[in-house]
Amino acid sequence: MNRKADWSLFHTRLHQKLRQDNLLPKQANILIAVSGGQDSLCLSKLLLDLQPKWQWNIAIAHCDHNWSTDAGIADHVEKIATKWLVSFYLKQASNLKETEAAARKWRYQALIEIADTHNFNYIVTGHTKSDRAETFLYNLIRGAGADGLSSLSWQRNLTDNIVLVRPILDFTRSETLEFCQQFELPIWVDAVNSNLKYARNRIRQDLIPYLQDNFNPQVENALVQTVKLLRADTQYLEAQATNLSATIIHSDYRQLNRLKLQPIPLALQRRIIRQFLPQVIAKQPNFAQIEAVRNLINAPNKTRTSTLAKGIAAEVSGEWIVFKGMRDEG
Ligand SMILES: Nc1ncnc2c1ncn2[C@@H]1O[C@H](COP(=O)(O)OP(=O)(O)OP(=O)(O)O)[C@@H](O)[C@H]1O
Repeated sequence: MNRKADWSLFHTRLHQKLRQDNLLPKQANILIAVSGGQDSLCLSKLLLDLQPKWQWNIAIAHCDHNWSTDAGIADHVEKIATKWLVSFYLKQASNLKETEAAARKWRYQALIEIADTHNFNYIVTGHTKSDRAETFLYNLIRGAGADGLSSLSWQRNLTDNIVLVRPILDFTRSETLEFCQQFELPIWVDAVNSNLKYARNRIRQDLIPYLQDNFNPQVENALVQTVKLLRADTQYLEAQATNLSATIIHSDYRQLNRLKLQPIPLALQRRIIRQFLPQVIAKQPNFAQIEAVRNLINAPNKTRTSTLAKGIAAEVSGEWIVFKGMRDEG
């Protein structure tokens, strides 16, 4: 690959974004997750062209689900990496369930394993503004709260040592396509992406174009603007909830103080309960579980709910909501 390639407007935009937010520091060890599609190819070329300026150590990783629809992709990505003189790492799944959620979970595990083994501190993906808008709609339809709606951030920690970064989160999918065409990048057209059995694909191919045609041609930008507004609000509320939790959660982590919960706003009550419940039920609580506990805040003494999880109950005892049946209860 011609590493001295001229920068386009896309290169300059990304360079400025990275400089402004320090997303990928100079000399960082970066593993690019490449699916073979237009977004991750666009991302790879951009980062490789910017590499001399930033002195990064870059490699490419591909995760092969080993589904029949994936045949040929891994070879295709490997050939591109070889042509670009970039190290290539491959993980292959065996008997992976054919669902989006299972695939995503496995991919992140696989990428972390590669990064751990070869000392990469940064895993980067080609998520775009279009993904952000689609994720927003997907979560909205499923009834997510503000936190779920504002997911897909610029970066988040995957482990203590590995950060996930999404450097092209403000490029739209039409821009990544334009970039790939301009630089003649060999995009792999994944059959799975056009399978309307998957909700995400229906959102991408049916719902967003419908909204663009009938409501707002800039709907992706509008949705992402909402994501940004919600994100700032949720970060503030979450921090407030964490501060208040310290006085509401008993030091034995089995009781919540009702008297202190009563006067605070509903939004914070729900957040405090949501932050607390994973310690009781060992997983993220759903809306019904949070509400079951919240209903105890003003309930008569001895009121009890057993709907939290098998064998786990919460009961009002004076000023406390007491949780019973937890595994390591002494
Ligand atoms: N098979 C793969 N191998 C390596 N990287 C991949 C693979 N599939 C996806 N990725 C990475 O993830 C990015 C997003 O891909 P895609 O939108 O298909 O996944 P997703 O499941 O919606 O993502 P997310 O994990 O956040 O929900 C791609 O741009 C690429 O960087």
